Amino acid sequence: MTAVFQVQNLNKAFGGLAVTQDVSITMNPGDRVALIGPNGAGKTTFVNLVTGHLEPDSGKVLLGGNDVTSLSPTLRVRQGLVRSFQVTRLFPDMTPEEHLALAVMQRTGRTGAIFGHYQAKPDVMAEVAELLRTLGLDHIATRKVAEIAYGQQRLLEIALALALRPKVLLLDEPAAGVPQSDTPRIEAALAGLPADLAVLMIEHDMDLVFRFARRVIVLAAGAIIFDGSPADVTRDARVREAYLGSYANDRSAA
Ligand SMILES: Nc1ncnc2c1ncn2[C@@H]1O[C@H](COP(=O)(O)OP(=O)(O)OP(=O)(O)O)[C@@H](O)[C@H]1O
Repeated sequence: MTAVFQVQNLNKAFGGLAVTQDVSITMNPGDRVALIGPNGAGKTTFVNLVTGHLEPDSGKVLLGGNDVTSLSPTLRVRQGLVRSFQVTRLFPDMTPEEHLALAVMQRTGRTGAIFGHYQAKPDVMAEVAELLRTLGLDHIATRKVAEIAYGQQRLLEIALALALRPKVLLLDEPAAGVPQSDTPRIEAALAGLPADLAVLMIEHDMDLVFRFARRVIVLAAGAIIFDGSPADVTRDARVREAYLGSYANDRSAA
């Protein structure tokens, strides 16, 4: 199988501070990977390097075997590398349905069409309905974003990313800021993501990480210190020392 996503020996330093150190990751279609690590480990920098928002000092990013290291963020999105949107980029007066219709029309090159007429386009509406269903947002499709719960706004971010038909989806802390009572909805939505999509999720909520991920990568001081199964990560001495100490002990005791 050709890897859908490869990062090869990526390096980045800010001044004298090496923030990404020889990071290599390979992902296949359908992978569910969590990237974890302490604050300041370099997770956000890594995502910015991968999406093209930052330029690496050395190393490569490949999508489906093609080197995209010198491509702009927009061209990488077109090749299937999509990062979830941020709540701060949603329009409070627009509905989830309108957001998604706009995203689908953008992807299919129909931004020239009058946006108000999207409801007349059955193919757009069918795709929007499917996305709303996948993320469990169908019941609030026509409410204004400002009126829906924060957890639902976060699900809309993921729906918007899916509207771009990614092959690789980068999720940046999908449960951050979501009340504990709503995290099952996020979990259910993540469980319903397309089976062949490769998903890399950055997340601090370890319960979510262990329910979602089939592979965990731990970053500490810019370098990968662990890449393996969720079962092994809590047993790894370096990971315990760098990050998971008390959580790992709790899990072993449970
Ligand atoms: N533009 C920049 N210029 C200088 N230093 C930076 C820059 N961006 C990040 N850093 C530094 O790089 C290191 C890694 O930061 P980064 O935000 O990537 O970590 P993180 O793992 O995402 O942390 P968190 O979990 O807190 O979001 C930190 O020491 C940070 O201060």
